[in-house]
Amino acid sequence: MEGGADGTVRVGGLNAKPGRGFELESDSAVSSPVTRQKAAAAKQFIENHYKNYLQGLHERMERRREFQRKVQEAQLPVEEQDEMMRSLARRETEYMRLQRRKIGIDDFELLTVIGKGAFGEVRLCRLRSTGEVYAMKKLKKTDMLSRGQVEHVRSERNLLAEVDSRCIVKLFYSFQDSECLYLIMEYLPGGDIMTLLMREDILAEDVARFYIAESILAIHSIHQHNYVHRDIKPDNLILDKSGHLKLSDFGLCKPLDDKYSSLLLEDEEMLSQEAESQSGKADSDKAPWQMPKEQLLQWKRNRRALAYSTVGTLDYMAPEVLLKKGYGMECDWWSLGAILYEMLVGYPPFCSDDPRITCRKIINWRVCLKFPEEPKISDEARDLICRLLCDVESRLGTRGAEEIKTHPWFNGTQWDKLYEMEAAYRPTVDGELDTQNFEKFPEVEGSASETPQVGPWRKMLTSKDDNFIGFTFKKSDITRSMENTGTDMKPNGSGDAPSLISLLGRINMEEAEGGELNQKTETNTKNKY
Ligand SMILES: Nc1ncnc2c1ncn2[C@@H]1O[C@H](COP(=O)(O)OP(=O)(O)OP(=O)(O)O)[C@@H](O)[C@H]1O
Repeated sequence: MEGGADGTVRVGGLNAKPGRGFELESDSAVSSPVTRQKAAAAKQFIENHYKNYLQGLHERMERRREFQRKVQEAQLPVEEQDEMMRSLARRETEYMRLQRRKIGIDDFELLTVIGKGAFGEVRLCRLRSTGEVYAMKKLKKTDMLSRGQVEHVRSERNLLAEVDSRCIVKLFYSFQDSECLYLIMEYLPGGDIMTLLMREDILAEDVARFYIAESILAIHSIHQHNYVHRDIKPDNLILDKSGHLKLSDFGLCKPLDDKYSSLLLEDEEMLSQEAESQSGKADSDKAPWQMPKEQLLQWKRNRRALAYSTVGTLDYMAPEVLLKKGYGMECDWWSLGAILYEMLVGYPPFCSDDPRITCRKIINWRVCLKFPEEPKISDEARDLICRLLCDVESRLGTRGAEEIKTHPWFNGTQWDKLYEMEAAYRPTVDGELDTQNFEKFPEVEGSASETPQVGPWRKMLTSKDDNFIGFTFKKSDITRSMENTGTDMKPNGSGDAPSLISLLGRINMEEAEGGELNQKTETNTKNKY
């Protein structure tokens, strides 16, 4: 460590200036990209550490003051008041101890598999220390590396850690061992919209409006953080226990799979010509309901398998994404248009049992987007679909989400109250471990107890891990603001003392692991590398 005349303190590749946090030295002074990455992660870590430390201190003092006030208001005997204050102090200490502890796969009991995706599985799990239930997404590092997904996984982790929105699935922890990356998210037991659509076939317009409206809020919230999802599809729209929708799976949105890329490349010239002449091939401009029944059934059968495969479905991808023409946030609004169509018609607008034909249809959307006689859909719904499934320049949403929200199909939608309202449909959920709204997956022998092959994960930093520097994250959302806990303190008909005791109990529970977040909860994040 060296000191400078301007008060700068140098540690490795970092400069700390009084009052300005750490800054990285110029690129030339820091040799390799890996070193720069490590230095950037160290900078982030140190800054977060001190930010969290000061915030934690402030919160603890606030909590103490508020608690003291309430204890005094309750007019309990002095000894009891003292004992309660001591109890709070003990729990604060215990909480801080838990916060310092690093978390890893061994801290979780692995339960039912609830989802499979292109890169790994999602399963229910329970944090051993608290019994809290979460969804754990496990991703194989080798798959990520071999398929060039490192940036994508990083952006998923960053987005989840950064965006604290009720429309986005919450991330509590992320960590890694030598083989896998793990995202520990809130468990949404209502199932995904793909499963709902497979069960229901079509939705009433009011029901579809509810899901589409909540999806708009979710997509808008990630756009506000400058993220493009690019792979919005019914599988990524998941319902919580009250039936409200949250968006998941960020950044892992696959780029066109190599297989499809080559298919597209083979046909690229032809595709462009087709797009220009606006005439599809005879077999590729058939609308879903014009396809032979067997072909449609085949599509349905493939749909779920496709969701679990490394290939994924193209049905909801915007033409500019498929053509790799350069795309922006508008591509997510196209996907939403395709989902709305599927909700009302029963199939995505360009579906086919052959992915090449799906590609063609999407690129030739001008001739291929058609509406059946049955089921009937309202003129407003049809208009909205057409204004989402169209050229970027004329697509609603290109100039902001407000354009979509003010479309006549949404007349009467109370955008500000959506998440407080009763949901369009309340899923059946019997208990916190209930997985009835998910597909059943056969348990692969030994996978539930799979543990890292070598040594404790925390100590390992193999050369491969350089690729995943900065992945580890812990959300410490301890402090529901006293405003919230204060509601518990109000006389509840059974006297004040029990409420005080329940507050103590609550602090204990919440602090043990950083209980459920809500909008008012102050959060802070800790990055470790
Ligand atoms: N937090 C969660 N709560 C409940 N279920 C979830 C959660 N996250 C994911 N799932 C389930 O797991 C499925 C697969 O998850 P996800 O799409 O994130 O995986 P993936 O490997 O990224 O898939 P892909 O990239 O192919 O879309 C989802 O469709 C959903 O059914």
